Amino acid sequence: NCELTLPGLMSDIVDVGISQDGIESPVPDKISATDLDKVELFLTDREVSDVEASFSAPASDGIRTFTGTDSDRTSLAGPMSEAEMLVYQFDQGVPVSDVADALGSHSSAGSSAQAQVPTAQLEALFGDTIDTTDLAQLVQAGAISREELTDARASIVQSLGDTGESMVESRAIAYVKQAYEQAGVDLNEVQSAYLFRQGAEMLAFAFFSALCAILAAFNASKTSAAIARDLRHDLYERVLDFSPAEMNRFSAASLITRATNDIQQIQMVLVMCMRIVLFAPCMGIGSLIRVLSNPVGLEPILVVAVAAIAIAIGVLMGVTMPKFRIMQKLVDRNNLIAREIITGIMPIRAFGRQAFEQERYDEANRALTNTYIFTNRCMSVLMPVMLIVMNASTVAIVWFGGQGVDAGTIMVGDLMAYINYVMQVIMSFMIITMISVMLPRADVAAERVQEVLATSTSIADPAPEDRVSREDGEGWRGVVSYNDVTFAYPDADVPTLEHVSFTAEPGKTCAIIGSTGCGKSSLVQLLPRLYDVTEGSITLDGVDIRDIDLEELRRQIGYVPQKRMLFSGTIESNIKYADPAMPDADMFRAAEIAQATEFIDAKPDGYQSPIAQGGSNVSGGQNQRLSIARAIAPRPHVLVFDDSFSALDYKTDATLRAELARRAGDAAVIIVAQRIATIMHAEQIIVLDDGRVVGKGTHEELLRTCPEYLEIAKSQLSPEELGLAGDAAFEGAIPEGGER
Ligand SMILES: Nc1ncnc2c1ncn2[C@@H]1O[C@H](COP(=O)(O)OP(=O)(O)OP(=O)(O)O)[C@@H](O)[C@H]1O
Repeated sequence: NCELTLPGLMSDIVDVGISQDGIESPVPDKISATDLDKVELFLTDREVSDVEASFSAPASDGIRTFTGTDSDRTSLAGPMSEAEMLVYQFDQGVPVSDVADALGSHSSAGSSAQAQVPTAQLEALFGDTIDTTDLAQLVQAGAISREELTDARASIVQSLGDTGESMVESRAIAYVKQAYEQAGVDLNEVQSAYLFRQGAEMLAFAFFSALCAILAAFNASKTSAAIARDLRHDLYERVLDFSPAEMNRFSAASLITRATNDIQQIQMVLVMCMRIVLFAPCMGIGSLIRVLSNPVGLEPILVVAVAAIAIAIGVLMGVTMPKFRIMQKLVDRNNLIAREIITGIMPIRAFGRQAFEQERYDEANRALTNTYIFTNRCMSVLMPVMLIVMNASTVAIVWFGGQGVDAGTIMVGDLMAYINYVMQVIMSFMIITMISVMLPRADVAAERVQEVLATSTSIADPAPEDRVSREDGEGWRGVVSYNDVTFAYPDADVPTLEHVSFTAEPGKTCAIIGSTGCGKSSLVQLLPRLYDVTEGSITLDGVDIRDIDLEELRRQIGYVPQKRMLFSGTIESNIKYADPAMPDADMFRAAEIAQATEFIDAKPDGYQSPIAQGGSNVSGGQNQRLSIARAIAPRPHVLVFDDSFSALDYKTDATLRAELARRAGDAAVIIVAQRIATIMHAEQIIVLDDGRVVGKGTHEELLRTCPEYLEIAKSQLSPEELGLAGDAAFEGAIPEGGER
């Protein structure tokens, strides 16, 4: 409302402050008694008594002061301005014939014939023209009655037609100016006082509206930032629950784009909405009401301008909307390729594929850039079109409005205010439509974020009624049983594992071996429920793992994944990852079992040595040992090592396993390995081939019963090492001399 008031105030400053020398009302504050008497000549008896009641008695210098209220001033303004116009006119002298006509035209409408004053008689008395003093004499002499004069006033005003109001006002003000001079009022002071008052009011409104704008901006930024923060929080909360299936579905790059770029789009549009979209319609409607409430006959210009903008924006939206929709997908692709190149920088260099990768990224980058450039070019066309429409409307308003000013139907200040209001209407319309061009992109972003938020993980906690908890009661022992487990990856046509059954017992080691890609990792991933079995079941101490609370289940399992992953922090924070509050003794014990103490102690900061993101500042073997220590530290009942000894030398591998057997003896240990030497002493070895169990038993048993195992064994160890030297049944069956 402040903003909308400003053009009105500016119009007042021009019309009243400058054109009318700051004289606001035709009812003067001070007037000489003589001048007021002249005005009263043209007032009805009632109006005269109202005027008399509102002005003080003449002072010693003959000046009368307005003592009435604001409402008196308002009710007197109409009749007094008409009377003042006539006095002003008569003060200049009016041709006798005109006076006779005015009085005559009126008397024919019903007054007494005797009251008519012949022109000749008047000319004889006053010459060619009559002024106010002459008129007063005529009234005093009874030649003209006051009633005739007031009736004449009405018919004169009526005859002025459309231009009447502004003409009456300007003449009345001119008269009041004269009267002020007569009364000795300093006109400069009146004008300055008015200008200062209006100026101060304008300043106050401008200041208040600036304050509101600042507050609105502050509030909008704060609210939208808070909404974005909450969205990011919810998104990450959701993603942390995701199983690998959901992670694969979205891809890490896309999830990062969704959490950053997409949410940023939403935040940006929210700020716009709160600051502009809500504000623009109010301004637009407010300005429209002011334009329509003070029609000056220029409204068709507004209609044409708005229609032109609507057409321009309609065309633009049609062209850019589809591009905005694909923009986010291109951002995703860009991030995906960039991420792949950055994480794979080593092999890229090693294979000298920089040029190829550069080209691959450039291609994605070009596609995104071209879309940006296209949409931005389209949007940049909008601005000049808007400016042309706005300027053309201004020219049209000034052109046609100027004619109105010339004809006296429009005041200059009003025209200026009108231009301002029309600009506001056009601007509001423009802003709303421009925002609506941005909305599709934010809409796509919101959809993408919503897609993540609406995706619930396929690995869910059991229903409360099915839940089995033993942590606080008898405790878990760690007997793991796979019962006829079949598993297929989501969207895969054939199962990766089929009918797998075995049991791993506490205090014993169960090893899983098989060729590459036979499903070993898939098998152990089912235990901490990274995926759920497709058929069959896995039990822990006889309880289906799907009936155990996920957190409780995972607390019982120390899992060392095949893909090494340390977190940025220190060695201590990584080993204590499961429970930062665990005693140091547990950390030392875990590090000792994992054969990590030697290299940790060699570091100047020991356990406080920093670990870079992903463990990139430690060697592969050190990384693996820390990952093993991390799994052992919370003393789980089941330990799962997925190919976790591959980066260790034979000696460390053997010591580690011996230590594990000695000090973590009560846990069930499941080891996935490629090396026979790592697992040959296990109590039970499961041989997998193409997702099926093809052998189960000890090393010795399998050598005799399982050709697949024998093949792997012979490919890695010599018959002597395998204890088969001289065993005719095996010699020659399979080529000798496995590599180590
Ligand atoms: N996320 C996945 N989605 C679909 N198929 C997968 C997925 N991960 C693995 N596979 C497929 O499942 C099969 C078994 O993979 P798995 O990683 O379990 O083998 P592995 O025996 O552990 O191999 P390696 O010894 O080389 O680690 C492979 O053929 C692989 O292509």
